[in-house]
Order: sequence, then structure tokens, then C-alpha cells
Amino acid sequence: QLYNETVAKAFLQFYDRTAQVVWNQFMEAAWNYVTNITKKNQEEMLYKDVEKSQHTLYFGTRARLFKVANFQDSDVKRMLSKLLNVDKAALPKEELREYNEILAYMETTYSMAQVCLNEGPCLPLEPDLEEVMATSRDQKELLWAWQGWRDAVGRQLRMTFERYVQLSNKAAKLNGYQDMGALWRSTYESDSLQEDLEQLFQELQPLYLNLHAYVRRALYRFYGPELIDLRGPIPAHILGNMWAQSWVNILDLALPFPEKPPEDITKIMKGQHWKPEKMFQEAEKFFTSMGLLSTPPEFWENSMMERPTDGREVECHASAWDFYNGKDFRIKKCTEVTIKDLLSIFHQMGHIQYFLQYKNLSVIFRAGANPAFEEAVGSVVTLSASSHKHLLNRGLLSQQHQDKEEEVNFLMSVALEKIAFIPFAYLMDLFRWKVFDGTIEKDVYNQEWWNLRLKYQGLCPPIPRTEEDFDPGAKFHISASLPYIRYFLSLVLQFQFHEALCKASGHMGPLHHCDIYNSKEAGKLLEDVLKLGSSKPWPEVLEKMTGETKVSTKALMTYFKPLLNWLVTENVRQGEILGWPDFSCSFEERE
Ligand SMILES: O=C(CCC(O)(O)[C@H](Cc1ccccc1)NC(=O)c1ccccc1)N[C@@H](Cc1ccccc1)C(=O)O
Ligand SMILES: [Zn+2]
Repeated sequence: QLYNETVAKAFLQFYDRTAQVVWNQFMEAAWNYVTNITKKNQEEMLYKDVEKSQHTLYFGTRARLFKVANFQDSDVKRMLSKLLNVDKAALPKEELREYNEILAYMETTYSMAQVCLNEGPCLPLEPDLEEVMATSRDQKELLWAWQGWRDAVGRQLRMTFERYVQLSNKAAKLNGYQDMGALWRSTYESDSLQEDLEQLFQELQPLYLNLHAYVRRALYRFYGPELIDLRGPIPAHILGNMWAQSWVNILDLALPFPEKPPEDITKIMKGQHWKPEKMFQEAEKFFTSMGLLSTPPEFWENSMMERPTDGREVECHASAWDFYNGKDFRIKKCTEVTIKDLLSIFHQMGHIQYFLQYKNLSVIFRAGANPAFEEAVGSVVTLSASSHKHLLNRGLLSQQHQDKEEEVNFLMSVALEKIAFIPFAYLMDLFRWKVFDGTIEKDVYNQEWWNLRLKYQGLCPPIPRTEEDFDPGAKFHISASLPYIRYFLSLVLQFQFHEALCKASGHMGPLHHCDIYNSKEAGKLLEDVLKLGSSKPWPEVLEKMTGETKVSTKALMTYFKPLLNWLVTENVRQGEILGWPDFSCSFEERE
């Protein structure tokens, strides 16, 4: 019959050839916009976005005509099924234009926002406000930055976000989904995703609750009873991060053995005159040391490695870019010379490596096995890169070995980054899924956000919040309409990958001692997984890497076992209460 498998193959080749051109043009226009935010560049990007949507819709509607049921080739069937979801391209022309303008407005408001001192300079988020949140120990100054950022971003986005939700759900329904949350979850090709996620979260609760109780005690020692209730939630502005998603910046207040502080790697990097380019070279070297692919010249010519000094407005939130021509790959980052930014560059270079490995696939398959795989690749490398063994080997540490107490200090620093992150990464999309499915209605957005922040993270706002505020909008991914559950899943996956890659590299001994640098065996295992892109269902890809078909918290628990033992002992010794039975967020100065 007319639309048979042979025709389908020709149809898909035609799609592939045209998509590369249309997507490349859109990526160029989007890049020009985020690295030079002007009205003209926004218009150009919106125009290219419409062209991309027209292309998507043309092929999406025609893909539907094929009766794939009796097709033989599984790749052809998988490619056609991926074309069926046209996302926002399903919207009528006028509403698509409005939707794209809303997306650009929200992301630009976030990227351009600043908080101004009474008389004097206005501070952007990166690096200034993040620096205040990381280093200030004056809770009034922390409150100034925390509240100022939410006034400058969240409050501005509130109304627009309501319209964004309507149009998102309309687009989702036009694609056959209940709401946009259902469309986002469909990328994981699992009919038990939400239950599986809840299970993973429950397995990790003991670790988080012990860390939360221990950190609350440390903050109590420093800020006193007027700020901290030892049986209650922790105020969200004193955890070293604008969103309290990572607590590593208050390691100095929470160090298990303060008489054995870790070396300050940022200071060592500055002492060795590290520059952003060297940081990118260091990250690339890690991948090539494993026999993986190096970056092409275009990467070094076209990336934006530092915030421009010519007055251009840019989006500083780091990202990696595939220009879908098999040659042009870039990172955009406002790099500062710090260990935090070095590890962030490893994460971005992980995205680049994925691009390089799957660049010869059809554009339809040029994505991760699932979005969590994309995020886990770079993060798994940071687990090795931040190990004592690796930093010593790369000349970023001088102390030869760690004793037991220094090891606990090290594991605490990793836990303040990774374990503190668990409930935050989980609730980000719990919130948005409920907003999309209508469980959370627009007149209670902010109080429902803080209900989730209390329930999952055990946090309180430092000052009363109202429905004039829109605190979720103060986080990049919500202003940029970027799903977040990928980071929760990536957190578990990266330890599962780490265990598999360490085993392949022949590592013996504790998981947190492993460094896969220079391991060609680990590189081969990673390469075989990355070059599949999204051509196979992700459980098959996971099995290829780890031998398991299910995401498992076992490796993560193994990695942190020594720390959990120490934490439980310490919390029992202090008589800590796990959790926050005093659940009220009281604001008056405690008597
Ligand atoms: O947002 C990021 C890093 C940026 C990114 O690499 O994940 C970036 C996000 C982004 C930005 C703009 C447009 C699209 C996505 N993702 C990528 O650059 C990316 C992702 C998939 C494929 C290709 C590129 N990390 C998250 C979570 C995180 C990750 C790792 C450590 C700490 C925290 C955060 O900061 O809250
Ligand atoms: Zn990422």
C-alpha cells in the first residue's frame, strides 16, 4: 500500500536532511540571542523558531499516515513514533507566537535581573548574588539577597506564568496528552514513572533526614536559637545557596572534624593562575584520557567561556549546545576560577561528549537515552574529578593521604552537594506536575510551593510570603520552562554509572576512592552507551552499562555508607530529632 516501509525510510531520510538545516539555523539564532540579548536578536530567534515548528508540524502530521504495526524495522518504527509528538508546534499560529514570546520574556527576565544596593551598584545573580549567598554569614545580608532576587524575578513572572501554564496544557492536549506534565513524563517511556520516583525518594530519606538534622545543629551553634528551632524546619536563606539546593558552601560550619579542614582548591587554582580556558582544557583532557572523543576546533573558536566585558547582556546559566551539523558544538558559561565552576565545566563537557558520540545518528536519535542520562554523563565524571586521588594526581591538592577523619570530612562535602539536592530536585517537578494537572490552582501557587519545600526539604521561608510572590520563578529552570526531574534521576544514576565504570576500570576498594581518569576500559563502556543516543529504550542502555535494567539507589548508599554511619552515631549522641515535628515557620524573633 502507499505508505509502506520503503516509503517510510525515504520519508525519514528527507526529514533528517531538512531537519539538520532548520535546527542548525534555529540554534544559531538562539545562540546569538542568549549571548547578546537584544530585541532584534529575539525577533530573529522567534522567526527561526516558527520555521522549526512549521517543519516539525509538516512531518509530524505526515508521520501519522504510516501504519507502523506491520513494519519490520524497529528503528523506522521508533523514529516515526518520535515524530508524532510535535510539542508546541501543535498550537495555532497566533498562540504559538504568544507562547514563544512568553518563553522568551520569562527566560530573559531571569537572565537580566539584578538586585540594587541602596546607593550604589546593582548586582547580577552570577557571580555577585551567588557569592553573597555562598560566603556571607550575616543573616540580614543573606535575607537582603534572598528577598531581593525573588522580588526582581519571581514577582515579575507571576502573571506570565499563569498564561504559560494555559498554553502549555493546550499544546499538550493537542498532542494527545492530559496536560504538559504528562507530556514531560512521557520522555521516560514508563507507565510507572511516578511510583518508581517516589520509591527512590523514600529509599534516600534516611540519608537526607540525618544530614538535615546534623546541619540544623551546626547552624544552631552558629546562628543560635533565635534563628534555629532544633525540632523545626531550617530557614532557606542560610544554607549557602540561593535556592538551598546545595549546602556545600556552609561546609565550614558543618565540618565533622574542624581541626582537619580540607585544602581550599579555589585558592590553589588561583595561586596556580588558572584561567577559564585551562579549566575547559582540563575537563576535555579527562574525557580524552579515557579514549573518548576530543572537541573540534569550532568548540574552542565559538564557545562563550566568560561573561563578555563589552556590555552585552547574556544569559549566564551554563549550557551545552549541539548545532546539529556534526561539527559545531559549544558551551556557554560565565566562568569564574573556582572549583565549583571547574566541576560545572566537567558537567557541561559531559553533554558535549554525548553530542560527539551520537553525531552520526539521525537527528531524531541525537539525544540521551533519556534526559537523566544526559545529565548523569557529566556528573559521573565529576565524581572521579572531585576525588582526593584525582585532585592530588592533577596537582590541585598537596596532602598525600587522608586519614579516617579527613575522609569523613570529604564525604560530608560531597553529601552537602549531592544529598541536600535530592528533595529539591524531586519537588521541582512535583510542583509543576500539580500546576499542570490543576491540583495546584493559580491563586495558591506560592503557598503550595512552600508546602512542598517544607514537606520534602524541611525548609521555611525566612520571611512571610504572599501570593504577590512567585518564589518558584526565581529558579532558572522554571523561568526557562526546563523540566527538572532529570536531575533527580541523574543523581541516582550517576552513582550507578560510577560503580559500573569503576568496576570496568579495575578499581578495588571504597567507591569514593575511585577515579576513572585514564581508564580506557571505562571509556569503552561509556562510549558504547553514549553512541546509542536515544535509539534504544533506556532500560536496555542502562543494562548495557550496569547489567541492571532498573535505576537503583544501591551504589549511592554504598558510596555514602561511611558517612551515614558517622551521621547516625553523631545524631544519636546529640539526641537529635530527625525531621521537623515543629512544622510551623515562625517569623517573630524567637524569645
Ligand atoms: O542547570 C544545571 C546545569 C545546566 C545544564 O547543563 O543542565 C543545562 C540546562 C539548560 C540550559 C539551557 C537550555 C537547556 C538546558 N543543560 C544543557 O546544557 C543540556 C542538556 C541536555 C542536552 C544538551 C544540553 N544544573 C542544575 C542541577 C545541577 C546539576 C549538577 C550539579 C548541580 C546542580 C542546576 O544548576 O540547578
Ligand atoms: Zn546538564
